[in-house]
Amino acid sequence: MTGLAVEIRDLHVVRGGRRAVDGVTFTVPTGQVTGLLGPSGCGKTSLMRCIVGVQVVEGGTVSVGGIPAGAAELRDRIGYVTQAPSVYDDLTVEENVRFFARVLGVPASEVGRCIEAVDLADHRTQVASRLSGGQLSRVSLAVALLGSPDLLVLDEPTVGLDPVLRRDLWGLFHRLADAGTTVFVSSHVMDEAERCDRLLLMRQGRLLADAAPADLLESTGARSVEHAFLTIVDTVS
Ligand SMILES: Nc1ncnc2c1ncn2[C@@H]1O[C@H](COP(=O)(O)OP(=O)(O)OP(=O)(O)O)[C@@H](O)[C@H]1O
Repeated sequence: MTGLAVEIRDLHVVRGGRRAVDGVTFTVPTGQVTGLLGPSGCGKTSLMRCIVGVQVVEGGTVSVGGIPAGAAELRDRIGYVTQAPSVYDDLTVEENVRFFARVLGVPASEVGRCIEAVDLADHRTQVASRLSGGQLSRVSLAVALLGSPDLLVLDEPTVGLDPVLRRDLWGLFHRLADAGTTVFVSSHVMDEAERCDRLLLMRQGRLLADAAPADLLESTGARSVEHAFLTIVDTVS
């Protein structure tokens, strides 16, 4: 794994007549877990869609590993997990992952590793329609891990998970980052922020902060990232 850095310059996205992303500039380094945090509707998904190249961009540039986002050569180097799990209801966990492995041309020997990585080995033979929401999103994550992508873009992967699973998944994100993968994770839960190496705080389509969690706390004098967020909002408004 080599990791793919993301570079975004003055990005503008309009969705449904609204400025979903409003002049955002930042980079996502390789080998780290970068968190994109902000309230519901602030533009996180729109921004992630730009990185994977499925969003019409109004202005600005997005490059991944120095290549314009959306280029065909990036396709099998990026794993993307959306908020809506893309899983076949009538197939088991293993059948789902096996199916996508075939589609992606990934060896079948990878299937078990990816299922284990998301802690679903005990549910391997369970039909997807009988899985919980959190389990379903982990099947999508297992699919995204197939082929060991250099960049993982994960849109709120821990929604609905219990604290133990959340902790385990964050552990997995860090192990992947340590192995060189660029991990870009969104969340609207501020207490997850402290688990990131680096934080991007977003509100109403704009970037409010780009810093390591400890630096953010120090510069705002806040006790938690949630307080830091509120402090910054009060300062800019
Ligand atoms: N399919 C769509 N059509 C039109 N407008 C949309 C669409 N999806 C999102 N928007 C608008 O774009 C803006 C940003 O939404 P986006 O989904 O990027 O936010 P988000 O931070 O990911 O929210 P959440 O945490 O709730 O998923 C919102 O104002 C939303 O109303």
